[in-house]
Amino acid sequence: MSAFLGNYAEELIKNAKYIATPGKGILAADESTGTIGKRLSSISVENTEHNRQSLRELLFTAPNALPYLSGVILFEETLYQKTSDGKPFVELLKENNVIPGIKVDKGVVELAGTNGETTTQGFDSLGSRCQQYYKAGARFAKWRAVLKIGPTEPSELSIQQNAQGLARYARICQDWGLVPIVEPEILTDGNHDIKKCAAVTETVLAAVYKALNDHHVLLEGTLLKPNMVTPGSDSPKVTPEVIAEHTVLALRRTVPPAVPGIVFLSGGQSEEEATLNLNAMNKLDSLKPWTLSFSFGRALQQSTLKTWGGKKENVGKAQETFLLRCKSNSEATLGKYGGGGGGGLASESLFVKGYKY
Ligand SMILES: O=P(O)(O)OC[C@H]1O[C@](O)(COP(=O)(O)O)[C@@H](O)[C@@H]1O
Repeated sequence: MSAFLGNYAEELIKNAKYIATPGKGILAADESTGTIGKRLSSISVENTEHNRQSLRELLFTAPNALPYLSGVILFEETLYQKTSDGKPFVELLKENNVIPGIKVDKGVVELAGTNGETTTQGFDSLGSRCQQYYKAGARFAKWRAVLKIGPTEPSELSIQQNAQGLARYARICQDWGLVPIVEPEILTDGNHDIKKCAAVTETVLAAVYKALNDHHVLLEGTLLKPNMVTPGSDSPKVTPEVIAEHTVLALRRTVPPAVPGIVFLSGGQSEEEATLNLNAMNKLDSLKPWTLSFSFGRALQQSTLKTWGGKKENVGKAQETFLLRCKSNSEATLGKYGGGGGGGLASESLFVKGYKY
């Protein structure tokens, strides 16, 4: 291990452990300018810096919501933004014991020679960007690798390239004091059954943890952000209990107990589905050596976004909607969600076939 990691090891372990506090989770508000543009256009709001700031301010100032969060992932622009009263978002989050995080990847590109598989960009000046983000107050980072299930996918090439990329990113972050969230997302597109998703998830995670070891990553100072194990989007649905069993089994077989927390992505599930699935996992009577929590983007924000609709007069109502999602997911991290947070908008599917972020 390099000398640098020695400097940060304790801090990395402390921050990763804090983010994985049971009862708390992560708000993924790190949509890149293109992705947030799609979300805003769904409510007929223009993709301007002012409107992006307004949405993020609505989320970060929602009364009573922050105690349910241990971290918020920001996009670079948001890391330097302020509330309309002039308080830096980073300060606001820190005062409320929420750790600011930063997306450091630069999106995916096609892996040439494959059938539409991808690899993630963002290594150029990654070390110096991490230093700047640390100075600006970020203490964790996120990098998303994307894999797909198909007749011959994920290919060995894509599994290896994405695992190596995640591990190299993770080690660079740790050298500069940022806890890396390792996100190998396997998309739900397809007509495969849950067993296929379980098998692919195991293979991908096994490759990721081998690569993390090869790159000398301190696992205690990392978090994993995986997909839940579900049937493909064109297959019949199964219950949260079945999803929970398959997901926890795949994780037990591949994720070392040294990892403090596993924070799921929502991947196009409806808000209510994502919460019920997380709750079922935490209710499962099985040894789970890590905290199982959330790092949802769409499944925390969708009904809030619709309730807001870009109108000042709807901010209060939208913040109440956001609070309900945060509280429901907090309960789900403890296996104590009783349902009922799923009326109307929260049950709408957010899945978009062939979704490009
Ligand atoms: O393409 P982008 O802008 O990086 O966004 C990808 C999004 O996917 C996530 O990793 C997971 O989001 P979901 O929970 O909506 O699936 C978010 O953190 C992020 O905003």
